[in-house]
Amino acid sequence: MAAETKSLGELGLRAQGGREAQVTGLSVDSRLVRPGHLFAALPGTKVHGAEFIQYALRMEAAAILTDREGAEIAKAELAASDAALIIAEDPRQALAYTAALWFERQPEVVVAVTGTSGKTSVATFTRQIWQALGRTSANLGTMGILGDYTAPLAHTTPEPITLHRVLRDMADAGVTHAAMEASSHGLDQGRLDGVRLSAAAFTNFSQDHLDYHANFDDYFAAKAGLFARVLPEDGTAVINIDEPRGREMLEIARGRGQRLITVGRNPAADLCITSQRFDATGQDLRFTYDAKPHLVRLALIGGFQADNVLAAAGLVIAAGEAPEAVFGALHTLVTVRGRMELAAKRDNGATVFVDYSHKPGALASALQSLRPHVMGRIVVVFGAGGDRDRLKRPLMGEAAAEFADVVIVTDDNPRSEDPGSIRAEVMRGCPEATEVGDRAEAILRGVDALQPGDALLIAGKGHETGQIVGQDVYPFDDAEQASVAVAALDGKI
Ligand SMILES: CC(=O)N[C@H]1[C@@H](OP(=O)(O)OP(=O)(O)OC[C@H]2O[C@@H](n3ccc(=O)[nH]c3=O)[C@H](O)[C@@H]2O)O[C@H](CO)[C@@H](O)[C@@H]1O[C@H](C)C(=O)N[C@@H](C)C(=O)N[C@H](CCC(=O)O)C(=O)O
Ligand SMILES: Nc1ncnc2c1ncn2[C@@H]1O[C@H](COP(=O)(O)OP(=O)(O)OP(=O)(O)O)[C@@H](O)[C@H]1O
Ligand SMILES: N[C@H](CCC[C@H](N)C(=O)O)C(=O)O
Ligand SMILES: [Mg+2]
Repeated sequence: MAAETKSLGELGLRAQGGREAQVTGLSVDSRLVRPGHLFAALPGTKVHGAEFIQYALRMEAAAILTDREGAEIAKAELAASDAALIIAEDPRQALAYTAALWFERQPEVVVAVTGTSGKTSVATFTRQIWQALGRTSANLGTMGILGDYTAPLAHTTPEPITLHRVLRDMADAGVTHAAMEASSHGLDQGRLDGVRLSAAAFTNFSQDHLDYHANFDDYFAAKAGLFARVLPEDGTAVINIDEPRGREMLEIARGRGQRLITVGRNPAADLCITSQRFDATGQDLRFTYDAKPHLVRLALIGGFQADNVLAAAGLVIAAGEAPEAVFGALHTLVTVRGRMELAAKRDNGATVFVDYSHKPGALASALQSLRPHVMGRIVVVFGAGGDRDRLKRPLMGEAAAEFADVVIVTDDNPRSEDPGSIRAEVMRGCPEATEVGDRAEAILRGVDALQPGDALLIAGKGHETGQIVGQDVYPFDDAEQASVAVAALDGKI
């Protein structure tokens, strides 16, 4: 079979001097360039991709997409080559549009969700609702692609070439409905600008990623890009209006003329949570839609899961399903892996949950939301990741001290940093805590502390299956360690 090629015109690109080229593929990394490729030389955080144009040309790239700065950096090499040169104001966005045209197909319905917490949960519940309604669907994000099509992913929101390749593969495999996570990095770098969205949701906003975004406002602006730029005017915005900055998001969506579905406990919300009753295995949720009351049983732990479920319901309704059918499917939803997941139970009835809260706001809300399900004390085991936002460490400590009864600080992917120093920074926020570096031992100690009616929350790693120390990844699974600890302490092994 002849390799597929497309002209620059077919890819929506215009080269300097009107030069044409037949492109055989796209790459963003010079090391992956093959003859005939279009190489996107993007301005980076460490280096400008234009530094690598010489290598791309040596590999016989047919076209180079870059910005003015990039064209200047590689001026000499470009002048000596007959590759087409495309200069774009925003080459990342240009690459996103190009990738969409290159791969052509996307599932019929694609929705996206952004917010500091809840993206994976909302995307997963959205997919679960679609599946319950008989749609072939998948969700795409932190845990890879799950549902009626599965594949691993290295990033929550992959760069455009990978993203559009997997969207095409999903569509070809028969997936008609997809829900994707829009990370703030992904939005900031325009990774999903070429995706045709029917609807988008905003969950909440709190501290995260200040190692990447210059400040809080920049971080918010990145998220706002989903409504200000990516979601088209005829799309629907699903917005949590309990979130203080939800109002701002609402104004942005309204300004674009998008249809709105608001979610929250605020009586003005379209999908409005009116009451929740918690017990050991889940919650009964009362909510209204268009002022009509509904009652559903959710086998989910944590009050915030109701927010996530209703955001998912909003997305599914926005994408065209009948509201009554959507509400009828909610009782079928199952816990998202590593999100307030019941991992083990002691003989004395005490429970152990694994949760992916690895930021101050998420840790606080995980602990607060566990409280009404628990009669006794809450023990928490957690740490903070190395080579990530350092500002969040003492804040996570404070959240643990405020909302748990017993606090154990341990390691969570120290990466290249000294684990003891990370723990010390966390402990600044919770000086009374016990420090146990080894995570397995910390979990064992946490489980050992459980009296009847108590619960242990093991926070930070959720679905992860490894502990990253230096360059090494050691197999480690919080849920598995919890079972092992319970079995050992209850005399089963
Ligand atoms: C911080 C960040 O987001 N970096 C992304 C960014 O790379 P960069 O600008 O830092 O790259 P750089 O090293 O300065 O290099 C500049 C350019 O030269 C190219 N290059 C580099 C070397 C070479 O030999 N040849 C070559 O062509 C690079 O591909 C790049 O395009 O642009 C690259 C191309 O689009 C991305 O692959 C890269 O994501 C990296 C891999 C990454 O780890 N990103 C993480 C932080 C991320 O995106 N995480 C979010 C969510 C996290 C969360 O919610 O917790 C995610 O969506 O996963
Ligand atoms: N709506 C919510 N409000 C507050 N906290 C939440 C909410 N949803 C989830 N959380 C907390 O955040 C953690 C991560 O949830 P989830 O994986 O759904 O979010 P995410 O936005 O995808 O996170 P990440 O950016 O790390 O991928 C959960 O384990 C839970 O503790
Ligand atoms: N996507 C996030 C996950 C962090 C999870 C936590 N376990 C850690 O390693 O800090 C990151 O890479 O920053
Ligand atoms: Mg996620």
